[in-house]
Amino acid sequence: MSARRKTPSTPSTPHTYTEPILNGTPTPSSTNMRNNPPRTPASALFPTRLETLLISLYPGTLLLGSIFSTLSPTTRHAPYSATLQSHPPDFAPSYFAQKRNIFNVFFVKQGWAWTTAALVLFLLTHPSLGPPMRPVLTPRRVRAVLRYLLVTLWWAGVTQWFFGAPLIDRGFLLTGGQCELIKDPGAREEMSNTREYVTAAGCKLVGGQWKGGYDISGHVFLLTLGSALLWFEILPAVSRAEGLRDGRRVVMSDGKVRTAASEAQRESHGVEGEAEEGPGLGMKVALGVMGMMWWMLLMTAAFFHTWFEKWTALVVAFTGLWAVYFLPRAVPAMRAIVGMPGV
Ligand SMILES: CCCCCCCCCCCCCCCC(=O)SCCNC(=O)CCNC(=O)[C@H](O)C(C)(C)COP(=O)(O)O
Ligand SMILES: Nc1ncnc2c1ncn2[C@@H]1O[C@H](COP(=O)(O)O)[C@@H](OP(=O)(O)O)[C@H]1O
Repeated sequence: MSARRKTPSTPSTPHTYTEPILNGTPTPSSTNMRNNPPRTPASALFPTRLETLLISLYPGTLLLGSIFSTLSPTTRHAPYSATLQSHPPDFAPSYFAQKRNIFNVFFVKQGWAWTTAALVLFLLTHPSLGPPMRPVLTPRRVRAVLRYLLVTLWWAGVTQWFFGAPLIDRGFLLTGGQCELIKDPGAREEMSNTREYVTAAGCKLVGGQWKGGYDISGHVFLLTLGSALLWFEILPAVSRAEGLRDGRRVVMSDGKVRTAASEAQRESHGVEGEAEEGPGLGMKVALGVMGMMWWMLLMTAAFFHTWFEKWTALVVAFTGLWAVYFLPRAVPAMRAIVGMPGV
């Protein structure tokens, strides 16, 4: 994926948007076919080298945070509360180890709103998706919104609501956790009622302690899901601007494996126009949001939750991302609906 290639010098018409034909007759360039010999259909499901590098940033960050918390004497010696899933506030070894730190309250706790805003701005401003700053519904924008909505469903199901309690809370209850009402003596006497508080949010609202179960990290889940969604959406634009080859493979309806580039007919102005115009506001904001998310992921890795709770959250986030960003590469019918970024 990372092999650099001089972009072909096609005549360009600045700000003229032409939608490529999706699933139409492929027009593979001879260069692409030479550089990317067809492989087995399964190879369409593998990430490219650049994607592998990006994906490995996530386990790498969790590892870095764990190494830091093990090596730092202040963090290692600070008491840890499994119920709070953090160091008690009086013993927090850093500003970022406090739940009430401003980045947690205004950024992570509203993390899906930030992801949504960054994506919408990117979709509205980047010339590869449609006429910049004009709310025209081009097929590329519509498909990007569809992918976003699918990932949003996954975020909502895991953290907010899944026909009742969200999946994280259901997992917690299934593994023996419950809401212990410690602050209200009257309610404590009726412990059978405590089972009624089946969500972490509801439990905390009535002054209870959400205790005893296996609680995957909502922060690791959200920060991974949100930032990787933004990565996958903007990556084709970044690699085009950098003149990188698109090594993604797709299975065509006849079962043959081709490069994603062969499925996309480039927009008339796309390649050179984007490179000349630079990243643009939407991409800069998305990169800023992703940078913040990376930092907060590192802080969560260093100061919160157990090792296992963080790694499972990573797996749950990537399960949803894989279904939306990788599975369609091997399933033409799915790709015809949700498409692929940049195609
Ligand atoms: C031409 C361009 C067209 C663009 C069209 C755009 C279409 C947009 C569709 C709109 C869909 C609406 C979805 C809105 C989603 C939100 O933004 S919801 C509000 C924000 N809420 C959050 O961000 C909450 C995030 N927080 C959490 O998930 C949890 O708090 C946590 C971080 C997981 C942690 O949980 P705790 O247990 O509290 O620690
Ligand atoms: N990077 C971070 N900064 C501050 N607080 C964090 C954090 N990561 C996790 N937490 C806090 O740790 C608890 C468990 O988080 P999660 O399960 O979402 O990963 C949550 O506490 P509260 O629920 O009391 O706010 C959350 O706010």
